[in-house]
Amino acid sequence: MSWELLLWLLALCALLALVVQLLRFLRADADLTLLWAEWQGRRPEWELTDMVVWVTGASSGIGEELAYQLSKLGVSLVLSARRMHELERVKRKCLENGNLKEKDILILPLDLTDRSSHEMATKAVLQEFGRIDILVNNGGVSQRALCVDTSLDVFKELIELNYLGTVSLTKCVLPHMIERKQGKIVTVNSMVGIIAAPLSTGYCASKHALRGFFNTLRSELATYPGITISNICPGPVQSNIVKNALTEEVTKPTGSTADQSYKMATSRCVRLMLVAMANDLKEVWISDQPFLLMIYLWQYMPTLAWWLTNKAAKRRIENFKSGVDWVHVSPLSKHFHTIKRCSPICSTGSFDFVPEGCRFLLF
Ligand SMILES: NC(=O)c1ccc[n+]([C@@H]2O[C@H](COP(=O)([O-])OP(=O)(O)OC[C@H]3O[C@@H](n4cnc5c(N)ncnc54)[C@H](O)[C@@H]3O)[C@@H](O)[C@H]2O)c1
Repeated sequence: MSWELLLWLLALCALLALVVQLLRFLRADADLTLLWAEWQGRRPEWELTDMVVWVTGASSGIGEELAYQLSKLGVSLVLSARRMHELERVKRKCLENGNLKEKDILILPLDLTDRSSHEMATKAVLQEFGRIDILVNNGGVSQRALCVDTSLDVFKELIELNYLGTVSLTKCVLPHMIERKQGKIVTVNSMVGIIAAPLSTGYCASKHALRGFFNTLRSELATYPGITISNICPGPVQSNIVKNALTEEVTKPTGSTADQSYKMATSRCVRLMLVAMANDLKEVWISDQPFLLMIYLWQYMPTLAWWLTNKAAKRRIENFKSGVDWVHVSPLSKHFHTIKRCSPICSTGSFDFVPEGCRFLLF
């Protein structure tokens, strides 16, 4: 074979690898570090078994699914939220479908805004299980309202619940982790803890505040390498978040029955969260496209990100005023769904379609 032909073949391979990489990225549903950890890193099944895990906001959505997936790993579970009967329902399902016994699950009603109760709640967990290995700060509410129409009470509520409630509980658990020199503090932040999202000024602010808090706390804990802090930043995920979102007034419900089909499945988001926990990743982005791409743009090409955000914001506010909850009508989003359907080589984060010898091309 002549040198020229060999060079052409190599160039073709490189081009093919590039196209595969691009397709793969366009259908990626998490940042590349997390996908790598899912592929090559530590498995939740090896790392999280036997741990004592405290999940807030466990009565619905992401927290509920987390309880189900954790119960299959054989952890000891503490389920917290405000509604006792909902927690009982989640516990029953964990016992039916998981590997846990009655004694492995503690139901602990908790209101994140009632900060004076957090110390007692922490003592109750320690009394029951003797330790807390993982605290998952998941409980929270979102917002759907224009800033100009929103009462200051709504901003106060979002900060009290999403930010101060989470900080308060973390501060109660932290001395115990410091004493043991180990533990994981996992916080369900959001992609809007990084980027801007219209109609959610108060929610975005609370999540940005959490990101600043936990990044700084991590630096303060540098002398305790056994204590890890993970910020989980999901994009849209199927849950009750929009239904429960605050509006212009604290007492006014959204009344939204928004279409959730364009959002990421809760089970996939939670699986990736478990991978992040097992691998002690500092910050992870979990989202379908085009939202994942937006986070990358915000991080690496902010000028372009601002231009796109402003264009999308106009459309989103128009949609909101006509009673439609955002992006599933966006042409860009539809485009990405088409790419996803048409790229089997990059299927579901696995490499089933790629011959063993060619896998090096993908990373
Ligand atoms: N679903 C999404 O699209 C999405 C995206 C990014 C981030 N998140 C974050 O994920 C977390 C979970 O939300 P979700 O999507 O499962 O929504 P959800 O509404 O289904 O669940 C929220 C949970 O928080 C609990 N909660 C609310 N107020 C509370 C309080 N005062 N005290 C204690 N618990 C309280 C609720 O009872 C519920 O269990 C939130 O922090 C949210 O900000 C969600």
